[in-house]
Amino acid sequence: MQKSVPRTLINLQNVSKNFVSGKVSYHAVRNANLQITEGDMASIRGTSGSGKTTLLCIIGLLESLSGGQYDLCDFPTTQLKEKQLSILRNKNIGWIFQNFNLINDLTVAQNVCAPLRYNKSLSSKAYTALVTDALTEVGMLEKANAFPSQLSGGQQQRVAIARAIINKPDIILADEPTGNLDKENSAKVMSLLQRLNQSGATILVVTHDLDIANMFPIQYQMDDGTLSRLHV
Ligand SMILES: Nc1ncnc2c1ncn2[C@@H]1O[C@H](COP(=O)(O)OP(=O)(O)OP(=O)(O)O)[C@@H](O)[C@H]1O
Repeated sequence: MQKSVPRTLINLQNVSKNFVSGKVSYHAVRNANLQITEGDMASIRGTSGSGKTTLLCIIGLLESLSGGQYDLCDFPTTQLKEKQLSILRNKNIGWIFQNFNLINDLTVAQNVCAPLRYNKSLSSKAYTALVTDALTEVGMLEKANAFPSQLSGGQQQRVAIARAIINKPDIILADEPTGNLDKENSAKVMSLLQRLNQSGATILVVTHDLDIANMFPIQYQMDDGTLSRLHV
């Protein structure tokens, strides 16, 4: 039987981003080319200000691009309207941030189910099952009714990962996911990401931490807005 070709989920062709402030224009991303296929696990390293977050925000549809072409899951994003972009963003992308971005006055379970709010067709039983599965996956079910302030940083990041995976998105994007964690919790988050990747998740992480970046089978470097692949 013929093996199916993995789908290209992220396809950037000559993507650039200029920030314009008055008469000054700053090229944060210069002609970036990047193809990420289903099941990839990739890191992008780079010094502070090299353009990593800007690039990740373009990929996550949080930032528009100034030039080039970006197809996400075969959708030509530059041709889509804001409403279509927000559906694509919600359905296809799970985000993990350095500072967790949990809402302090919601419980763990309420935070985790936030991405489900657009899915009106879910029964309450299915809703509860998804929250339970996501929290079980990251080992945080017993804290379902706790508030973020009652959790350690490592636990908060695991809750944020549960929120990122609850919709079963095609891609998980993480911006410095271990940036606020000690060595032990960083290792836990990395092994959780590796386990998710082994069960099929496609993961793209930006980090300035070389020890973390080196753990990925696919590695890129950002240098003053220019993206290049490292052959490891
Ligand atoms: N909204 C904005 N307006 C103007 N310039 C911006 C804006 N966002 C980012 N920049 C500039 O673009 C460049 C790249 O920023 P970016 O945040 O992508 O870098 P980074 O590699 O993620 O850095 P860090 O690791 O410090 O977060 C920086 O020089 C930054 O000042």
